[in-house]
Amino acid sequence: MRSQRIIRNICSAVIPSLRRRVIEHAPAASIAASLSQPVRYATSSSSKRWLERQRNDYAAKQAELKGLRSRAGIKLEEINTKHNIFQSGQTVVDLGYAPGSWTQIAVEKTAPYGRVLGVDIIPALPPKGASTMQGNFTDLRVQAEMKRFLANPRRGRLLRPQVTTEEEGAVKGEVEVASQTYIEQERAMMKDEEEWAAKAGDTEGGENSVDVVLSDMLEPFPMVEGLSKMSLSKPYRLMATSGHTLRDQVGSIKLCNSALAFSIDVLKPGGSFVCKFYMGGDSKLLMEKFKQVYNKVSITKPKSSRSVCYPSLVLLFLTPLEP
Ligand SMILES: C[S@@+](CC[C@H](N)C(=O)[O-])C[C@H]1O[C@@H](n2cnc3c(N)ncnc32)[C@H](O)[C@@H]1O
Repeated sequence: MRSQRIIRNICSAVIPSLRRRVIEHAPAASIAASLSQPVRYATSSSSKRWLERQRNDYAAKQAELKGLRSRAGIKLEEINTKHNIFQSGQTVVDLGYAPGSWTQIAVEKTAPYGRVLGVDIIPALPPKGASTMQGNFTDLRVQAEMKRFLANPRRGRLLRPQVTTEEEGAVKGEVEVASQTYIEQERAMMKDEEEWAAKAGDTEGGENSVDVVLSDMLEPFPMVEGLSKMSLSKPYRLMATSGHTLRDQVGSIKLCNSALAFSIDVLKPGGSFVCKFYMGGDSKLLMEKFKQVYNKVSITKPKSSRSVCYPSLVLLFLTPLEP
C-alpha cells in the first residue's frame, strides 16, 4: 500500500493526465509499467487519426522523402517557388524554428555561403548548417543577443566553400580545406569572433544585416503531457493551438507584432519577411501596420496548408522598407 502511495504521488507531480487515466484504478505494478511506456499516447484514437492523416498527406510524404523534420517545410518551399524569396549567400533569421524544417529549407536555398540563425523557446537539435539559440524571442535580451550575432557578417557563415563535388572542389578552397585540420578551422573561427567582439564592444548592431526574416511562431500553451519527449533529439513540442479560436489569434498576433518590430530593426532594404498568423480578431489592424512599413504585402495560403477550423494564413511581405 505504501509503495503504491509513493508512486501515485510521483505520478501526480509528473504526468497529471496519466494520473487521471491510469492511477485511479491501477495496482502499483501496472502504474510502473505504464510509466515506462509512453507509446500509450500513440494508441489513443486521436493519435490514430493523426497517423492516418499523415499517411495520406502528400506534404508529409514529400517532407519525409526530402529528409525534412516536419511537413511545414513543404509550405515554405511552395511560397519560395511562388515568390522567389531565397538566394544563395543570404542571411536568414528563423523565429520559432523548432523542430527545424523551415531552417532546413533556408539552409538549402542559401547554400553554400549563406547563414541561417534560428531561435526557439524549446530546445531542439540545430539543423545541419544552421546556428541556433534557445530563448524566448519576445525577451529583448534574447533579441539583443541575436543582433550581436548578426552584426558580425562572418559569424555563422561557412568561411570556405563546402567541397561537395569534384568539380566544385577543383574550383575553390579544396587545397585550403584539405591542409587545415578541424581544430585549426575551429581556432581560426574563434579568433575571428574574439577579434570581432573586441571591436564591436557592447553594441548590439545588426541593422541592415538580414535578407529574410521568417516567423512561424505560435503562442505556446502550458505543458500538460508529453514530458517524456524532453530531449534534444526528440524535443517536446509546445502545444501549438489551444482550441480556443480567440486565444490562439491573440497569441499569434502578439508574436507577429514582436517579429515585425524585429524585422524593422534588422532587415536590409529589399529584404523579405514571411510571417504566419491566424486571421481574425485584430489581424486587420496588424495588416494595416504591415502596409505602413512594407511596399508590397501579399497574402498566400500554400496548397499544403491544412484547412483548420479557422484559416491559418502565411503572409509574405516584400520590401524595400520605407526610409
Ligand atoms: C509551428 S512551430 C514552428 C515550426 C517550424 N517552422 C518548422 O518548420 O519546423 C512554432 C514554434 O514557435 C516556437 N515559439 C513560440 N513562442 C516562442 C517564443 N516566444 N520565442 C521563441 N520561440 C517560440 C515554439 O516553441 C514552436 O517550436
